[in-house]
Amino acid sequence: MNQDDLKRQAAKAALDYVEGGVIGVGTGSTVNHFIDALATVKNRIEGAVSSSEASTQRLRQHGIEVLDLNAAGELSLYVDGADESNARLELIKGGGGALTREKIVAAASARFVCIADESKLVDRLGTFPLPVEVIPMARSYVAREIVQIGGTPAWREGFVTDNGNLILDVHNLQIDAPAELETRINDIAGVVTVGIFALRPADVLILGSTQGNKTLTRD
Ligand SMILES: O=C(CO)[C@H](O)[C@H](O)COP(=O)(O)O
Repeated sequence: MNQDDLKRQAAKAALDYVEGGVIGVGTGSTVNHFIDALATVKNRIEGAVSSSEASTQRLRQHGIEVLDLNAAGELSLYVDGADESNARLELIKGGGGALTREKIVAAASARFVCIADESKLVDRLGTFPLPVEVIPMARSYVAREIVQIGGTPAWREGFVTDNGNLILDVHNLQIDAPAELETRINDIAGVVTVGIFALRPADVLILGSTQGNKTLTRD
């Protein structure tokens, strides 16, 4: 089984958490497998709130109604992938650049089920470069502030988020206190969202492995 097979295996298992109503849907290759699986049970749900233009397009291609979050109220479930997770289900997200909408939809959901292949589970967050969405005019200022806290920011040149902003990918951070760093980076003027999901971590992590899926829950 290759990595994509493991992502598909984890994505299919997330269907067990789909109980009806409107659900939140994240972004990325693992979520694409989830959307494809969701299409087979689409009569079970009333529709989806999407975290990106790409996921919206895929949901609609499957005939799944996409609703505005403002019209949906609290969501019972959010399903999304991750770039890294620790054992506390604190995450790094944003490899696909959709972190801001992902964080909003996760915050608006009662339960967050994260789906990934087993390579995403790490002892300490930070090997994956940490994405930070920034307002374009603040790019250099935010980069200087991030250097002050020990990171090495790299501008994701040529990439514009669905919100019209830029991404800095921050290398060389050893993230020992994810929630504190999330707050600290979010507090820099010009930062829209940092890709640490520790203040609102996942509730369930389904990891596709060659021995089957492993499921972790937050204590
Ligand atoms: O945060 C994300 C997008 O912004 C994705 O969830 C993350 O990058 C994982 O992607 P994939 O499922 O393709 O490995």
